[in-house]
Amino acid sequence: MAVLELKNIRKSYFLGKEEFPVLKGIDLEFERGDFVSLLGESGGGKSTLMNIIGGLDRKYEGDVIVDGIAQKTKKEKDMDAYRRDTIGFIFQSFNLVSYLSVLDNILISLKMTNLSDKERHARAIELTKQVGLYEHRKKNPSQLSGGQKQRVAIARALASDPEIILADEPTGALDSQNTKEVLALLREIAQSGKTVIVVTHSQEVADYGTRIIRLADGQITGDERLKPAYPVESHERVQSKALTYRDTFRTAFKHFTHSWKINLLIALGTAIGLFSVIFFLGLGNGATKYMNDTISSNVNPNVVTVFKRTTTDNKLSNEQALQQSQQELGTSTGNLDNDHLNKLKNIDHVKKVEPTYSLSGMSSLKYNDKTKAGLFTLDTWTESNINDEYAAGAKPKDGEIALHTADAKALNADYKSLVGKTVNFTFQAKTSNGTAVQVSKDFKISGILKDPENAAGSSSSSSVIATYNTIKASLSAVDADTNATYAVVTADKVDNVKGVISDIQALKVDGNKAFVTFSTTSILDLVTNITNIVSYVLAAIAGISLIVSIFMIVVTTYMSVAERTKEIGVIRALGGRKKDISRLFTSESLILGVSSAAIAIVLAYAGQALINKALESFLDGANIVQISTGNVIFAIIVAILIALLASLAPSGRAARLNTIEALSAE
Ligand SMILES: Nc1ncnc2c1ncn2[C@@H]1O[C@H](COP(=O)(O)OP(=O)(O)OP(=O)(O)O)[C@@H](O)[C@H]1O
Repeated sequence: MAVLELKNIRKSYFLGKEEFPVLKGIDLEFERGDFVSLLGESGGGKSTLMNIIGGLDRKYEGDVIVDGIAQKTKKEKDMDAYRRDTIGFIFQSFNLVSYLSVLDNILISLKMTNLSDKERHARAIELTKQVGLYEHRKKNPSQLSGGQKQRVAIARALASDPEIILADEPTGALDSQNTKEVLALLREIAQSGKTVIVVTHSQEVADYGTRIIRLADGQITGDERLKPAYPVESHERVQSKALTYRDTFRTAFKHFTHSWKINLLIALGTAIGLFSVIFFLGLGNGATKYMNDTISSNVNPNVVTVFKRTTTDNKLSNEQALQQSQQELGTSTGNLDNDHLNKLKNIDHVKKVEPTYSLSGMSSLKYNDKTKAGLFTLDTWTESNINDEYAAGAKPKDGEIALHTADAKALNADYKSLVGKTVNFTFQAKTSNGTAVQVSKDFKISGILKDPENAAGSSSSSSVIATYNTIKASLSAVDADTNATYAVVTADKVDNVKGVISDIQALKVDGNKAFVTFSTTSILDLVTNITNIVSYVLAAIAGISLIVSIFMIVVTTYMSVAERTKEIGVIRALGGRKKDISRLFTSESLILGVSSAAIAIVLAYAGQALINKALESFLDGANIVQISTGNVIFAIIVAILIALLASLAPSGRAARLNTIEALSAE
């Protein structure tokens, strides 16, 4: 059976409405092992016929029947498979891919076979030997002579072991010596059982074959057999398969690294926008953490101060109710009794409930002959005092008090020496029915607290700190009200503080909400929100430069498509699908996008190190830029998304290119 049959092939080109018939009813049959020359004058329609046979042109009338199957009935993807499987193209102008070596040019076709990487390599080496180019296998096309280039093209056409080799003027650009060598190779191919169809103007070339078909003015004018077709020995053929994404990606990577200098510059330009986004997000993280740490180092973030809610209006917000409670602070109605304290202890995630006294009033401290009198507050030492700093001594134990530096100085110039000494402290308390009573007692001084920096020199009231037990015992001794002024509740973890607060605010006694709270969490939240907003706004402004990045990738990919038009034609002619072409350019954009993300990440970390170092002493060693893994992942995802977006139009255009036009691109 004939390997290829042409039945009444007709083809016209149209210029506007005007029809130019090029093929006017071609009927031919081709045998295996035949070396057929299609001889004719220029413009006779030889190339048009070759494109039809090769499956590059499907707009014709009549039938091309290959191995008994009419090509017209096939879908586009089957035509791609047909070109991979059955056809090997050899062009007059070689159409080698300039940035690939001899071996890699041959491998383009081998990538569309189901051979393993190792087998492909071995076959490519074998083919270089067959066409006499083994020594030149690592050269690029620009380092080869015309004859050598054509031999590479022959090896590439043979790589996927096709049944039919279509050679369009294969010797047109060669001198007579190279012509002979190429023709000898083509004859060997025919002798191996393949059908070789060569288009030529030259009688000398035609005489080399086994059969000459003359074509003039779109019609067969002669069909002459010079020799019988070569005998065909069956052999196991290489199986073809579609390009895998992995192989397409590798090709894209090769092209990217081929012009790495220019691509690096483009990636650098694209990276600027991404860098700014990562950097500002990192700055946001650092600033938030810095402010939170600064606030938390002055106050214990795990604690919540709880007051009795004195209003019976359940609708008032915590803040409104807090104002009212504070007005009744220290009165018997505002104090917390044991029932209240027990309720607080039963809340989930509450580690500790410390009943607290805060008694304000005219008081006096006496040491030897020195007295410090005035408005004093007697406060209870609680978990909220753990960050207090002492100039001398330590926090008070039961029976002891701690003084502030200013008060201690009033008693003794050498105030630190007061630690361990006994002073008399007289202060005011109230009985449960509101009558004032005076407490006067001796206490040992446990330590001298540093005065808060901002209060230095200010006329803030004096304060004394003692344990709850110390104050309670003093109050009991004079029958004063011993209910706590308020309570300090400590949560087990910072993360649970919010939950504890809402549980406390919701607790009811006799149908009324029983507590109001005050905590630093709300301040921390506010600070975090503000710094987050600022950093997001800055990152969004930086994000505008990403639009520039998108345009850079679009332009680069379009340039790459223009530069590689011929390569697109070659891949399509060898059986590459439209989607392989589009993947090729999408991959290249992706490589560019990911490279720029990598550059941006390196720059951002370098910027982070630089800025943190520069501001180290100013910020007490805190790192103001803190890029998180999340920021980095975000940048990589953004880079991938912009690369995909930017590659849409150019890769789509590349995939839609007409193969015949792409092959004839200059
Ligand atoms: N895309 C096209 N649009 C319009 N006319 C075309 C197109 N391609 C080819 N032709 C015309 O069809 C005719 C046949 O062209 P074809 O390239 O098949 O001839 P050929 O025999 O291969 O010539 P040559 O030996 O010079 O390559 C020519 O007149 C050419 O101008």
